[in-house]
Amino acid sequence: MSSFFLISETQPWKDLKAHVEDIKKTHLRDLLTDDKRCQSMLIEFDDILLDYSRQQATPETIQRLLKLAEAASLKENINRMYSGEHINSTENRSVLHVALRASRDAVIQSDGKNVVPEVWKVLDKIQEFSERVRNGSWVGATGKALKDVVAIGIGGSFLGPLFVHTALQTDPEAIESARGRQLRFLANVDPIDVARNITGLNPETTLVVVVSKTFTTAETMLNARTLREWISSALGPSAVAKHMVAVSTNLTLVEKFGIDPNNAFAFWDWVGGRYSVCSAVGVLPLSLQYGFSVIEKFLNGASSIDQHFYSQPFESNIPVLLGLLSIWNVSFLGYPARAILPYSQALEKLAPHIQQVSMESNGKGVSIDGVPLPFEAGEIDFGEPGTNGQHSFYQLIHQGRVIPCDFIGVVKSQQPVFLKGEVVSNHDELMSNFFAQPDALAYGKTADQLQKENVSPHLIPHKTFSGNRPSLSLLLPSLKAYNIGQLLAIYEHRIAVEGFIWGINSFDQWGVELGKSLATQVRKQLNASRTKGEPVQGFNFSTTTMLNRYLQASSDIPADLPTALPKI
Ligand SMILES: O=P(O)(O)OC[C@H]1O[C@](O)(CO)[C@@H](O)[C@@H]1O
Repeated sequence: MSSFFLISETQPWKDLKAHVEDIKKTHLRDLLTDDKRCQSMLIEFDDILLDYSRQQATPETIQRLLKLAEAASLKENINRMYSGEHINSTENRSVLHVALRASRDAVIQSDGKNVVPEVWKVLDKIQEFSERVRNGSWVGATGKALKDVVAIGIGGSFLGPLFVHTALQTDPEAIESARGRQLRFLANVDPIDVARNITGLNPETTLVVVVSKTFTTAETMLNARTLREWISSALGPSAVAKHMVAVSTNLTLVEKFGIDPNNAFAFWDWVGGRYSVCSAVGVLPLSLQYGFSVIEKFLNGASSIDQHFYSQPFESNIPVLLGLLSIWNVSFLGYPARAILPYSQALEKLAPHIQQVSMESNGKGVSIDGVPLPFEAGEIDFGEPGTNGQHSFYQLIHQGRVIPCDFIGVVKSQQPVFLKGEVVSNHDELMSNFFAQPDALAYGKTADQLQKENVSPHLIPHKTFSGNRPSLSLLLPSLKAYNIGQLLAIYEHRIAVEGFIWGINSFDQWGVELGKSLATQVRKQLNASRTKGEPVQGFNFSTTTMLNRYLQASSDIPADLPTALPKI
């Protein structure tokens, strides 16, 4: 035993390793004949139904996973998170995104202080400000109402809000409250993203929200300076005060940038970037677009799952079970990826958001104590809405690699369509696929079945499906703001569970730093070469060659060009 705790050295981990062989002997097709087993794998909470009977698992597997949770002190870790302990030890911070959606009277402590009143102070400020903008009492520099919003931010300051916005865009209540308004997101430092986002917008009627936890992120700050230029070149520098606001933990830098601190919306160190959608990061732009009352419902949905996660026994705790099953798939069955497959176009940005939440949180190589992990942590997340994915990468999922799938379905469509004379409604058509795919993956199709169908012998190997491919299904009652909040929190907590079991710090992201600092070196070189003709130096042969090619091929662009903004 090493002096540091490693979950892989515990008896429950070894017992699960030993259990793999038993499970591999059993095909899902057989497991699915046991109704009692299947019944025990159905969990219902707050109108959400989880069915994990198509996992390569038996009740015995679940018992062993629960023992693993005990060995990893999962309950204690959840309690430590909710009680504001500095579980993000490498940054010496609490992890309290649950406080962002707690009710006004809740008490959640960080460093001996109840943070809930501060949270509500900012929420109240957002409500007040967004109402003034929406009802036209806050106007732009030329006296016009601000009907369009561009939110500038990247990573956690972008993906979560984009996910929620995309999901709400087709919800009838949200549509009604967003009438006449637009919300756009500028994330990439690529000037093409600037062009796309300002096209068709008038600075006179646009509000820019700069969203950055640190207010130092290179991409966001350059984009913020670009849109500041867009506003001031059209309306004069004083217009910035009326047309730019900020969301940040760093209010000093906000002020330095030229944004009135009264128009800054704070959040706190104890909110990780990728867990910040329920802070002003998401709540401000989304309230500007949809009104605070809609977004409050989204927060309530997340809060409902927070309470479930905190208090429900693990056997019927949705995020805990999902996290444990992921551990089973990744660390024991050896399936490193997970496909997120929502059968709802409104959820098209769920997978990109969860990609960051999961891969930035759990893509780690050392334990929380800094000990190299003797197993791989993290999982590779990707996904697309069904049925689009079916016509793209499902081939690999059915007959190539085994990729555990999350199927997410919705009972009531946001936008139902019924056509007279069609066998089913359009949503039923979509959902037919949602119900069919998990069984296709689980059962497969045998050579025997194909022979009985008189398939030519040479095609039988090509048409055979091995089956035994795990998935789980989550059925949501509808896709209102509340349900979107529930879904978000389920994934956030599931990912935390995985990190707690693997014994890693899911709340830091040192892996993004190296690339950032090398980019700084390149930026300096590009400037020195373009402005002073300095030769490329200090890079390896490959980078030097590429940089020289880039500089030579673009040498017709003078270094001291006047300010130019996109023209499309
Ligand atoms: O909100 P900020 O400070 O601009 O950071 C943006 C993103 O950059 C990262 O630090 C690294 O990609 C993310 O964790 C974060 O969400």
